[in-house]
Amino acid sequence: MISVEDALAQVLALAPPAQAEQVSIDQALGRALAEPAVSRLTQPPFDASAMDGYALRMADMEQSLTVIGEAAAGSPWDGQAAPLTAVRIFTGAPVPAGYDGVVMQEHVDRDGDRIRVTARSSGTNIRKAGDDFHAGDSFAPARRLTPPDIALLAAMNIPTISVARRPRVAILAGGDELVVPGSQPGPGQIVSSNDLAMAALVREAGADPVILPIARDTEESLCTGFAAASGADLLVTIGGASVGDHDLVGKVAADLGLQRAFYKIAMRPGKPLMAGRLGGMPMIGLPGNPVSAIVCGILFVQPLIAAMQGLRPSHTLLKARLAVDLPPEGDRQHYLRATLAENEDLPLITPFPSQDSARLSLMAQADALLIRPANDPSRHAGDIVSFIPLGG
Ligand SMILES: Nc1nc2c(c(=O)[nH]1)N[C@H]1C(S)=C(S)[C@@H](COP(=O)(O)OP(=O)(O)OC[C@H]3O[C@@H](n4cnc5c(N)ncnc54)[C@H](O)[C@@H]3O)O[C@H]1N2
Ligand code: MOO
Repeated sequence: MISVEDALAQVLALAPPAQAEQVSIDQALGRALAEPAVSRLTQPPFDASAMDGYALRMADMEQSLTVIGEAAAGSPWDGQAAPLTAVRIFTGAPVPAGYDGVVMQEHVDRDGDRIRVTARSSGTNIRKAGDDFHAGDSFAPARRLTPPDIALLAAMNIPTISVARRPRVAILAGGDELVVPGSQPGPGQIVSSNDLAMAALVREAGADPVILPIARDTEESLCTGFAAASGADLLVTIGGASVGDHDLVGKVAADLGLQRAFYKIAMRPGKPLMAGRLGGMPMIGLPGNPVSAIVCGILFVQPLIAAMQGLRPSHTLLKARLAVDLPPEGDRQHYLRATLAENEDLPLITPFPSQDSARLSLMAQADALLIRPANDPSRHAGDIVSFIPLGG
């Protein structure tokens, strides 16, 4: 058994370089930039008023002033500034040259074309040209693009960008007991949920899942499933990873030429995880227990998909205070399903009393995966522990 850390490093080493494609920015949400975007213009392009009010010379603030023009967003005033004058101005309008301040209209008394400032604002209420960004500035967030990123790209006048192609991920669940959701399970059968869970995790990570037909517990059926994955960028199998007579994924993959990176890790749940490269395509073999599959999906499949898009794969690790005492850990790093509650300083974390890796209902209720290192000694209520937040 290798450590979770080593296993993750080996999984990430399987990532092929990202391939770039051009997309329009209205299609760019959640994509990873393949190269920095370079601003085509400066923002604001001119000194702009931040308020509806009057542009004036700050030195004239105490005087009675004559309003000699009007500037609105999109309609600059192109007259000449002079002492003891002001220009009616609206938010977003260019501040005419020669004026160095804007007073908001609530702080001005106006009588005909005469105004007097009644209250000083702090600051000038002018947004200087280039305050936000300059032409030539490059933008390269090391994460998937967010709605504000799309806005920034639009403001930089970049209509199309180069992004990493979304990896296509083939998902192959296997087991004689499995039927698809919506069908009636016969004796000894259950509904397959792992492939759907994995497809959702894959999509969440920015890739396109392809759920293959469920394989049966025969070498032939698994071979057919593996063949159907050809052309994908990544194959994720689920189930059949353990040591039972019907756990054939490792054997079939080896027969097909899997260059195995590892099999079995010191992790709970998820011990029978395997990974390697099959004819140039990375493959991850997940254990079949539903919670094990999901936890391994979060810890290994999603980071691999990030790496395949050229992103730095990292989980958010946060701190919490234990709500209960916990016994010593065994020789595997344990990811306990837990709930979080608000608390004075750090959140309070409570692992479910049952950590059975078949209990999807608890996995779905969990707010966090509480991490306990292998061979962690007893912990007590109030101790500080690390966790990975889930959902939301
Ligand atoms: N003798 C040993 N037995 C087991 C060991 C071990 O070390 N020695 N490890 C256990 C652990 S830990 C895990 S995890 C499981 C992993 O087994 P497999 O990867 O071979 O998974 P299966 O046997 O195919 O299935 C396990 C369990 O999960 C259910 N399952 C499978 N696929 C799906 C699916 N697509 N949707 C919903 N549920 C699924 C399946 O019905 C089984 O109940 O092995 C332990 N055994
Ligand atoms: O690893 Mo198994 O995943 O402990 O249930």
